[in-house]
Amino acid sequence: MKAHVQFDRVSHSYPAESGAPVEALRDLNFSIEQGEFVAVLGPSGCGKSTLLRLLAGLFPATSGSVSVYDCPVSGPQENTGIVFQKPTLLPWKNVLDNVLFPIRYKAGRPGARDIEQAKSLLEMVGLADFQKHMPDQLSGGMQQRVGIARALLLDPEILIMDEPFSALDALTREEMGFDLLRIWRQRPKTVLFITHSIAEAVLLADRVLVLSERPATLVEEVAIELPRPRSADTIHERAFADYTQRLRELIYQPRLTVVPGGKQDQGGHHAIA
Ligand SMILES: Nc1ncnc2c1ncn2[C@@H]1O[C@H](COP(=O)(O)OP(=O)(O)OP(=O)(O)O)[C@@H](O)[C@H]1O
Repeated sequence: MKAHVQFDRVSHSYPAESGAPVEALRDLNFSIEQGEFVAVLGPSGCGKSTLLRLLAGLFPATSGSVSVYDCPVSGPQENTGIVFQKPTLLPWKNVLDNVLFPIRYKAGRPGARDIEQAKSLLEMVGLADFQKHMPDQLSGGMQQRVGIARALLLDPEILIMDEPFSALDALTREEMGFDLLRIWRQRPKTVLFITHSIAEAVLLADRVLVLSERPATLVEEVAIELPRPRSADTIHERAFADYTQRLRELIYQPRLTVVPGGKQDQGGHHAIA
């Protein structure tokens, strides 16, 4: 069976205004199956968002290929929805119109079916009574729910999420994680979820890709074989603690880096929750 998403020897460098280019990703190889929930965990600034932007088709990789069902990604695609760290809602549009934005952008005027779809998504994310509210009347968590509903409007096959809950307080963040699992059950998607939180990655994902410091290479892929549906009880299971410990070790292990002249140097630690 073809992988849904395939990264094949993907490297990416950004040109620098002066000096050497910034190498963000180096030789990344991994695939994601249809309907799989994959979390990406790595130190700050290692290249996680770069990886996401390549899958979103925002720019091409310097080398290697990113493909969806064997078709190279060559630009933004309708079959991919994105949820950003900040909800990026239009402040002058109400909640319903914000959810309908992708239709307005694509086709101009939403039809009755689009409006029904947007309303049903708002119901699913718990905002049925807030359709006419303006974004500044919503809490951060509610705004992020609008962002999720908007990302699902065109019924994408792939959902890319870039640290979507990192700006929220701890309680809301946990609640949003459980809500996301419920939404994912109701509308199964292939998910690529970027996070700094080990616990969040273990709770949500089928598999966690652990990246090294920049330039990001794949340190290890860890399959999370906790039964689903997962709930607050999952967090108290022994296996949950074992997975978080394992990932912590992978992230914090001192790395050996080859330095010019053949000497070896110990890598440092990184800030990760
Ligand atoms: N447009 C750009 N031009 C030049 N360098 C960039 C650009 N975007 C990102 N970078 C650099 O590439 C590296 C990887 O950035 P990226 O945003 O992918 O990391 P990240 O892991 O998502 O970071 P964080 O965890 O802080 O969100 C960083 O050193 C960053 O400064």
